Amino acid sequence: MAGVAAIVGGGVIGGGWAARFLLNGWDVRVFDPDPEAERKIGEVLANARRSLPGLSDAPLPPEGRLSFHGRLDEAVGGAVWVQESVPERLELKRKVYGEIQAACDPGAVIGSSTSGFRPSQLQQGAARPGQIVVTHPFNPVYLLPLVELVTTEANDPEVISRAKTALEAMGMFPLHLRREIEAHVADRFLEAVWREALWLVKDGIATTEEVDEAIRMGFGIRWAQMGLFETYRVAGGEAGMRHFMAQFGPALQWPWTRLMDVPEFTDDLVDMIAEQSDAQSGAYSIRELERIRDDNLVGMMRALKANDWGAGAVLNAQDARLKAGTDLARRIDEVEDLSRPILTFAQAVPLDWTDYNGHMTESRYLDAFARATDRFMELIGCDADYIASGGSYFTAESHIRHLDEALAGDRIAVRTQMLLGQGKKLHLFHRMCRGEDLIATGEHFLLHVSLETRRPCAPRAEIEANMARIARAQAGLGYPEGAGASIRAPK
Ligand SMILES: NC(=O)C1=CN([C@@H]2O[C@H](COP(=O)(O)OP(=O)(O)OC[C@H]3O[C@@H](n4cnc5c(N)ncnc54)[C@H](O)[C@@H]3O)[C@@H](O)[C@H]2O)C=CC1
Ligand SMILES: C[N+](C)(C)CC(=O)CC(=O)[O-]
Repeated sequence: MAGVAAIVGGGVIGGGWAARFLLNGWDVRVFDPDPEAERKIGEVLANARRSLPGLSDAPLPPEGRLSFHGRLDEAVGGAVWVQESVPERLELKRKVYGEIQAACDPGAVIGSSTSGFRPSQLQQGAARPGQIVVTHPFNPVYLLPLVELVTTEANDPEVISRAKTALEAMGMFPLHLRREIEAHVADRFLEAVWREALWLVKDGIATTEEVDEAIRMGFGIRWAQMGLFETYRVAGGEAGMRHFMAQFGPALQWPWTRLMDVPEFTDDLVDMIAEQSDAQSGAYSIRELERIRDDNLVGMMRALKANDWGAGAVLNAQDARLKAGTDLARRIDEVEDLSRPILTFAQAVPLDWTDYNGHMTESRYLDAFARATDRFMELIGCDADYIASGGSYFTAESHIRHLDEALAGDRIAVRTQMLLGQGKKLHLFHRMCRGEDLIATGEHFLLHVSLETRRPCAPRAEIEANMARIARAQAGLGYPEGAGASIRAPK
């Protein structure tokens, strides 16, 4: 459901939103009076391009167009979504809504990134309060799925439903709060943890680095996959949640936390924290830290995808939506033109497919070609049901040629020509392209086998028939350059 999104305020969060919309096919118009906004968003976008597209095992839609506007009305006019991410000051936000509503479409969704204001506070005094909702994202907005969607009675259910649909279509997870509250849900935890951490540093119990180790070596990883309650349920052992509460409930009354007691931000405290933070992380620039963060997040989220769990399940649901909208066929009858090499693989290069040379590592070429082969097998009828019934293909020989590099985020596609498909023999030639550029070829010889005897045997008649159909259709393609080659001795 991509359209035009206007980004009002293009700082840390507005820049992240711009990347999320753009990479999901929306045209994005930015309004931000900061003369540096274009440079900053360009840098955020470069990081997003190398990390987001490869999170998906299906191709994202083509990137939208990005434009910068010197006037707010120019940016928001005709937009179907306006995302406000100006600094966290209520009067400023209300003034900006006045300007937005004077120029935007009355049907557009106006989402606010506010970390703490309730939507009713933002709607107060607005020309059309029902148009404004809170859509509170998490940094980096282009990678993390959570968006807290906070609404009021003034919001039409149709506006809420449109907001949810648009966010989901961009791979996000809108958590619609039951009712409004300052700082929504997630930031209430973050504030408590932040307050506690400040005391620990101020009182000399731990340095900024030690606080971070206490999180990232333990419960931080645990929270990323099960959250709080499910984690504690497991921690209760076989007796579960009730036992956990009986055992650790009393500790809540003990002085384990400073809660609302906030340390005063004296110059000494600010200096101490800033100096410790410099010593801990000052060797890296912010952009370098962002890339380290993104690499780690992508690795963790792809692991969650493999388990179809938590944030990984959200990503898999988006992949399924994306795949439904692509021209990757699952059945031979769905292939648009059988006489041309068949599209068998399409996605962007994930960050964790790259290596110390800064490009897609060699084992991933085989991975991509193997997936293309799997898709081809499915097309001729060797699908999961067929394999469960005892027949499949084993690869007997492979030859990969690397012709050019692919970098993280590059969109690659594999098209497959069948060189031979007869009896138990299947000989495939895959071409991998980035756009129009041929970057690798993969040639594979497979044998149909019985999974019971583990010996070669003829496939079922329908597979033979499908292979014959492709052989007839592709007869005019000719023998591809590079096929049947071996590694030549250097001249
Ligand atoms: N930084 C964070 O971790 C998160 C921030 N938020 C929320 O996002 C909002 C923005 O925060 P950040 O991006 O961190 O701030 P920021 O300071 O990085 O960016 C704010 C941007 O707004 C621009 N701006 C100021 N007045 C403007 C106006 N009248 N019209 C258009 N643009 C204007 C500034 O030039 C600046 O580029 C806040 O409401 C904040 O609570 C939400 C989630 C996380
Ligand atoms: C610090 N913060 C309150 C602005 C944080 C957020 O609102 C969400 C986040 O990304 O942590």
